[in-house]
Parts: sequence; C-alpha cells; structure tokens
Amino acid sequence: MIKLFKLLKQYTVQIAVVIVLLFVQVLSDLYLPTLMADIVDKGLANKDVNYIIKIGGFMLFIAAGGTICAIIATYLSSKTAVGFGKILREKIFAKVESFSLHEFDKLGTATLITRTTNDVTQIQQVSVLILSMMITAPLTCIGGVIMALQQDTSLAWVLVVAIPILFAIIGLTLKRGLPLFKVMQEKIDRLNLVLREKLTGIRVIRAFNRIEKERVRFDEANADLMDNAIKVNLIMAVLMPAMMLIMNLTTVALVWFGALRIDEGSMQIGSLLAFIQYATQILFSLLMLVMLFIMVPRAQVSAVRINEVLDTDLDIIDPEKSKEVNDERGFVEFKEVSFRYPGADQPALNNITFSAKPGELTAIIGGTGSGKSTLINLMTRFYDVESGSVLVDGVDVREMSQKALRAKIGFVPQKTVLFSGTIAENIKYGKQDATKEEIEHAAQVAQATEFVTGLEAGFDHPIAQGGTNVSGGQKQRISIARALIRKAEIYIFDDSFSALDFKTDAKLRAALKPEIANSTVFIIAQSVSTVRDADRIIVLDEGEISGIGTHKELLNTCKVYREIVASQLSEEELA
Ligand SMILES: Nc1ncnc2c1ncn2[C@@H]1O[C@H](COP(=O)(O)OP(=O)(O)OP(=O)(O)O)[C@@H](O)[C@H]1O
Repeated sequence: MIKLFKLLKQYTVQIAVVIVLLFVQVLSDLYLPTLMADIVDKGLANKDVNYIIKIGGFMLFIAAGGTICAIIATYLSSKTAVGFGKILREKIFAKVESFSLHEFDKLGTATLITRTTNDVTQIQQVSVLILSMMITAPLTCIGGVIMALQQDTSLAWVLVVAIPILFAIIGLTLKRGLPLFKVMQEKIDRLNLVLREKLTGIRVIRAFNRIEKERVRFDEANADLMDNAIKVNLIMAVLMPAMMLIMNLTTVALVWFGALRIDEGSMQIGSLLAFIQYATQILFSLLMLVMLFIMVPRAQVSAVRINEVLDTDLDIIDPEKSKEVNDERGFVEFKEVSFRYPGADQPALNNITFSAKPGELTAIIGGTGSGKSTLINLMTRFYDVESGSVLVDGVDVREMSQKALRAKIGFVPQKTVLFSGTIAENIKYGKQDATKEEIEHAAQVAQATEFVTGLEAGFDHPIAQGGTNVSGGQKQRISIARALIRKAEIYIFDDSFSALDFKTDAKLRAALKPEIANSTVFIIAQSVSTVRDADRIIVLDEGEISGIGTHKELLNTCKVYREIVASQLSEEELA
C-alpha cells in the first residue's frame, strides 16, 4: 500500500495541513479534562464562581478550536482520499488500456472491473481512516497516559490491567478475521464474473432455457459472498461489545478505587473525573487503532490486487525510439512468421511469408481455427510474433509506435463492437474530426444510408450499449463505415460481410472498390464468391500456408483450395 501512497505526492501540502490540524485537535481534547478537574477541585470546592466562569469560558474556547480543526481536517482528508481514488482509477485505466490481448486474457475482464471500482474504494476508505486515526490515535493514547499520570499515578495499574486484556481480544479477532477479509475480494470477483457472463449472454441463456440454472449459479456466488460477509460481521459484532465491556469495567474499577483514595483524602474528585476521562480517551484511541488494524489489512489485499495490475509487464510496448516510416504507404510483408498463443502447445501460425502492396486485394481463406484472425492480430500488433517479422511500409511493426501503426489501418473486426452514442458518433470513431459529408459518404459506401435514413432520428439515432438495438447486418455496416472514414492505407475486413444478405454484399463490394482502390486490402472470408476476384488468395490450413495465388492458379495448384471451392460452388461455376 505504501507503494500506492507514493502517488499522493501532489497532496503533500494538504496532508501536512491535516496532520497539523489533527495535532491541535488532540491537544485540545487532552487539555479539556485537566481544565474540568480544575473547575471541580478549585472552583466548585472553593465556591469560586468567577474561577468557574473563567475556566469554563476557556474550556469552551478550547473545545470550539478543537472542533473547528477536526471539521477542516476531516474535510481535507476526505478530499485527499477521494482524489487518491481518482488517481488510482486513472492509473489502472491507463495501464489496462496499454494491455495486449494476452494480458486481458490472463487477468480477465471481471476482476479488472472489480479492481478499478471496489478495490479502489477500499483503499479510498482506509485512506481517510489512516489520515485521521494514524495521527490522533497514538497521540491521544500517549498524551492521555501522560496527562492521566499527572492527575494520579496510583490508579495507573487499572490501565496496566485493562490494556493487555484489550489487546488480547483484538489479537484474537484479527487472527480469525483477516483470512476472511482476503477471501472477500475474491468472492466479489466471482460474483462480478457470473453477473457479467449472465448479462452479456442473456439472449443465449433465454434461448436455451438456462435461466433457472444461471440463477442458481448467481445465487451460489451471491450466497457465498453473503456467508463470508456474515462471518466477518459476526466477528466484528463480538468485538465492539467486548471492547465496550472492558471500557465500562475500567471506569467502574477507577470509580471504585478512586473513591477509596478520595475517602483517604489522597485524591481529589476533579482528578478522579479527569482520570476517568483520560482512561476513556486512551481506550478509545486503542479502539481506533484496532479499526485501523482491521481496515488496513483488508485494504492491503486490495492494494496488492491493484499493484498486480499496475506492475503487469506489458508484452507489447512501443520502442524507445520508433523508426520513421519512409514514403511508402500501405506495404505489408510477413517474413517467415511463426506465432503461438501464450500457453498453447501448437503454433497458431507457422512460417508465414507473403507481401502485399497498395492497390492489391489479398484474401485469406481457410477452415475455422486455421489462423486467419491470428494473422490479422499480428499485422495490427495485438500480439507479437514468436519468430520472423511483420513489416509495414518497410519497418518491423515492433520498431514503430503502435499509434503510428494503427493510424495506417482501417479495421473491421470479426465481432462487431459498437459503443453507446449515436450512429454518427460511432462512425466518427474512425476519424474524430470527420465532417457531416464524410460521415454520410462513408455510410453510403457501406450501404448503411438506406436503413439510417429510414430511422426517425437518422444519423442521430442512439445506439444502445453493445449495439443491441440494431441488427447484425446493420451493425456490420456501421462498423465498415467507421473503418472507411479513416481513408486508411491498409484495410482489414475480418469476415465483415458475413451478416449481409447477398444483394447488399454485392452492392457494398461494388461501392467499396473505387473507395479502397489505392489501399492495401485484406479480406478474410469463408465464402469463395467473396475471394475469387482477389489479386492474391492466401489459403491457410492449420496455421500454415497451403497455397498462395489467384483463384485460377489455386484451382490448379492447391488441393485445400479446391476442396473449399468444391464444397461451395456447383460444377458449372467451377468450370
Ligand atoms: N486468445 C487465444 N488464446 C489461445 N489460443 C487461441 C486464441 N485465439 C485463437 N486461438 C487458437 O488459435 C488458432 C487460430 O485461431 P484463429 O482465431 O486465428 O482462427 P480463424 O481462422 O480466424 O478461425 P475462425 O474462422 O473460426 O474465426 C485456433 O486453434 C484457436 O483455438
């Protein structure tokens, strides 16, 4: 956690002010019982009304000063803690943004969400406590002991007995409670995971009538979290009354033995009252420390989880000095590229070599799992190659900045992702400063105009979270328009026409042709009709290239291609 606290640098002055204010507040709290003892022993005993009014007024002044300090300190420490939470969320978000797909796979979305929200809240809450109690509790405790001893030393043994008992109770509680706190965050993760899967998969769950089953799964995770929370709260429920019991017994003991001493004439009533107040302050400060001891380990668990995200070594990082790309635009070359997903036995791609240049259409075809999307993942540097190299415009993608690389690419992913916002905003995602005309043109080419203008709000039609209020084909067309608006050097269409009907597919490809004529285009497709006109077809089979060439060439030379074609086209079409 200390590591995280280093991020608080910009709040140094604020924290220093809080410390000073709390210091003054503790001093005022510690001074009040002594003043009260004076009123009782000197003012009341001597019936000196003037003295009572004078000291009473002074007490009011001290109490008011202490209260003002406490209010300002609480305000400032809360402000600091909330700011700290914001910094942490920013840091985690920025780090996660630079994660490669591998790191996402490794940690998982659910836990990343918990870590950015719940774990940060834990740290935020404990920061307020640390800021206030870390100073006040030890100061009050030590100051209270000194002040109490000044009143009377012979009653000190009551505290000597009470404090170890208090610590024993605290120790026992922490021993049982701490492991449960650690488990708590994991259980929240689990709940998040189940909930996320349930929400994103709601259609499938309903279609397969798995609602009951999913409910049971959620109930299990929910009940599991509740059981753990109940155990934790049970321990806490015992702790508080136990502490109060010790405190009350201490007061009774002090009154009892103090009364005996007063009877003997060796102690004054005011001193006893002050001593009791100091004892209460000391025990309360210990209680505060206990709260800290309880909260800090819990927050420590969260801190470890946050640090795990912040300290994750990134697989894909920009080179210290990125190479400038020469004037070439859109040249792509794979040189003996092999790649294996982390943890996989078999390589997903093996010894892939080809090149493509502007004005060319390269199609990639192959069975499911043959490595088509993987090839694209390497071109966009979502993953790094295991051996060989991927060159874009003559420069290895690992030697250029990711930003520069991706600025060259217009990418239409296999799984369409739209963001909440209007249709226009989604298309503009490809080019922030796009004009209205550019948006309309991109939509026109992507064959989206017809359905967009049919909507009441047209381009201002709101897209629901995850794009659930438009059809699969409409989503694909918006996603294509988003890529087209970039006027990219390289276009990648990963199975992007699959949700389009035959007519729209043909119209779209006809409109697309002049638009992307000067770019290097890659189309991944399952259907031969989509790839047959390509300048180059790469046939992938189990991660290896089993043939490269035009439709005609491959029919003669590549057995895998012939099989794909035979399974899709009729004899006449083949002839
Ligand atoms: N993130 C991943 N981690 C581990 N293995 C993966 C991952 N993604 C894909 N694979 C594996 O790599 C191989 C190639 O997958 P890829 O997604 O490139 O196939 P594809 O040809 O695009 O398939 P499809 O046409 O079904 O989309 C498959 O065997 C797949 O199981």
